[in-house]
Amino acid sequence: MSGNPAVVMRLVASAYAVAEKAGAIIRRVLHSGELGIVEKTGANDLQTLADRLVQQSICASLSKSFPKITIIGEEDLPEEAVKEDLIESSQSEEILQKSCPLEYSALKEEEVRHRDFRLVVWVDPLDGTKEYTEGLLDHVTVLIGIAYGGKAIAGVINQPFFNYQLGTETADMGRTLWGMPGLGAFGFELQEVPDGRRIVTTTRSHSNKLVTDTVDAMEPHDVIRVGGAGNKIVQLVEGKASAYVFASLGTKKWDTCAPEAILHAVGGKLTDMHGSALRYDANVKHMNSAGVLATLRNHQYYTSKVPQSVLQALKP
Ligand SMILES: Nc1ncnc2c1ncn2[C@@H]1O[C@H](COP(=O)(O)O)[C@@H](O)[C@H]1OP(=O)(O)O
Ligand SMILES: [Mg+2]
Ligand SMILES: [Mg+2]
Ligand SMILES: [Mg+2]
Repeated sequence: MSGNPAVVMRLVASAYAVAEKAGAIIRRVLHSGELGIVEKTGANDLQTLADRLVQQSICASLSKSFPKITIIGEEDLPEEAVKEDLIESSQSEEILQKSCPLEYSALKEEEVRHRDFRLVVWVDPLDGTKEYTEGLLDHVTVLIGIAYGGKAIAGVINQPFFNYQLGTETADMGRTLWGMPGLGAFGFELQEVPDGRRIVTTTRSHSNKLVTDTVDAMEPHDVIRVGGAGNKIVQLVEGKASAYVFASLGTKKWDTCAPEAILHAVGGKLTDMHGSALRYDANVKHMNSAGVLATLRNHQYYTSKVPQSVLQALKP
């Protein structure tokens, strides 16, 4: 299979390699002590030097290898030449060796038949920026989601500070998870919350009354408040939480594309609060205005508990 891998597998293999580089950049900026924090819309909407460098690294690296692909990143950056040392050209050999799910094996870099049918890469260079600036390092992820025909078809998540409590910078610091519905999910061990227990994970820095009312309506046995959309999906697939509930606008397509692909790859589900699928076409509105509801199992239970008032307040 490695002789001539499908475009989408080469793209995922490149995304994996550049996500690992991204993790190294995020650690390096932290250790430099100069975070270069800028407020975007307010104190809970920040950008750091790491967000900027990583977005440059991911977007420039992928567009160098795949010049025709549409890449959409979170940060608005001035057009400028990207330093050579930010470019990653390698690909994950392990991913190149995998067989591409049949339905995606003929995808081209640029689909000419119909402009809605093209590959789109959604990039969140640093998810959990607020937490990064506060030293809550294990909340931070790098998210690279790949969409086709409006659906999330592959996702890569790097956790730059996985295992950081172990101490010094070692080869064990950080890890990368990836997945593709129809192929599987890799880089972690799938675990589930014990049957019958409802553990809800939700925002710690972007809460409001709709968010807390909805969490309460789920009748959880326990509630976890952590930063990052990527981080919360990792909790779902590692048996730390049963549902990610965020009944508010605030997350955008780059926050959910990669997480959704990995969650779907293991049989989970990510929708808005109405239970409707999110779309990831290149021209879609960025904001997830109707919130995010993600589960590994029993999605129906959680959608059925969303209060009517919340459904009315959150329109797609
Ligand atoms: N009100 C908001 N303003 C800006 N970003 C938000 C907002 N709400 C959510 N996000 C983004 O969605 C992620 C998940 O939300 P939360 O951490 O509150 O659960 C955040 O880490 C942030 O991504 P980012 O850190 O990439 O800007
Ligand atoms: Mg942000
Ligand atoms: Mg984000
Ligand atoms: Mg971000």
